[in-house]
Amino acid sequence: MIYTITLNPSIDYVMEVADFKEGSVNRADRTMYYPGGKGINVSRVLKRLGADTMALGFTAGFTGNFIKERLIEEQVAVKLIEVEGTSRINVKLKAGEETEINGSGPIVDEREASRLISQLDVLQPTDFVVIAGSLPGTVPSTIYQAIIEKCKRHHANVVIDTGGSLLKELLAYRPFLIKPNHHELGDLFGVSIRTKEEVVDYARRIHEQGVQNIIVSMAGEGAILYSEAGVYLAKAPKGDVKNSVGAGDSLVAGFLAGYEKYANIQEALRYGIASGSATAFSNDLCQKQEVDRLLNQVEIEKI
Ligand SMILES: Nc1ncnc2c1ncn2[C@@H]1O[C@H](COP(=O)(O)OP(=O)(O)O)[C@@H](O)[C@H]1O
Ligand SMILES: O=P(O)(O)OC[C@H]1O[C@](O)(COP(=O)(O)O)[C@@H](O)[C@@H]1O
Repeated sequence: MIYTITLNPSIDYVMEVADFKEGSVNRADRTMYYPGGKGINVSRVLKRLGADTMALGFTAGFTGNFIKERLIEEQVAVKLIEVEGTSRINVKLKAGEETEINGSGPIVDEREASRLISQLDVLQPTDFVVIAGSLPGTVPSTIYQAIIEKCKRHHANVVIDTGGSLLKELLAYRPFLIKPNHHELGDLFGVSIRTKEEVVDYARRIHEQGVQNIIVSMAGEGAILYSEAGVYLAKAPKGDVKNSVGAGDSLVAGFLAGYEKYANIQEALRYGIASGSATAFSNDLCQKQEVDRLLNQVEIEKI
């Protein structure tokens, strides 16, 4: 089973505005709502790819109800804990470039945080736990440590998809997988990363700290996987890009679904890249048919 934990789910409110003018009244040409947040995206894609998944996390208020309802409609298994306040609405403005404004999120108290950690008592050594996204402002960052310690006690595999200082603090737990993009990788070292050689060099340093697999995503350039089995460059397929929100989450989902299916890191990477790109070429997250269509367009080389 692949569990995902989204402490701060969202409604992703996508607004397409052809001719956006800052400081004026703008009218959207098209608006769309999706249940979002990194772990929730991972679970939605896993379900579409036919993998067993369960979404955990906190939801609140009318926005939380929307998130739950949509997940249930999509037959994604959920055990979301209801908390006080309102789940956030993250605005994704598509006006030529993509601009994102992510909200702060509801109030989570210690009792609710402990409830979530207790849900992990069922973990088995074959399970994966994807810990993804930012924390609601009211939650201490130590909750991630507590979650990882519980996973470790049950010998479950930990996947971390978050950025900033939080990611830096969590590397010491030697997770199974992290997936920074090349900007987030640079942030870990206080540098800007511009070349693939630099990606490999900084990924190696993280691998030396004990992280088993590091996938550094590079949007349309694909991704580099640094792992015990080798270092691989996967080139992304070309296509008509409609939406890059959730592309990173789809890469994580595809990689894990592929890893469970093929038990082979290179095939898992192929499945991950096809899933990330299929999302980039869709309005919402990818569907399996598009992922399957792109699989043989992913070029992988050992470097
Ligand atoms: N413009 C694009 N063309 C093709 N594939 C893309 C594009 N943008 C993203 N992807 C796919 O999605 C994956 C993750 O994208 P990226 O933008 O790096 O992640 P994040 O959303 O975490 O920043 C890439 O490795 C690639 O497979
Ligand atoms: O928790 P954070 O870091 O604010 O990110 C939340 C946002 O990230 C997303 O999960 C998309 O993430 P990616 O584009 O990195 O895959 C959105 O659905 C959501 O609005």
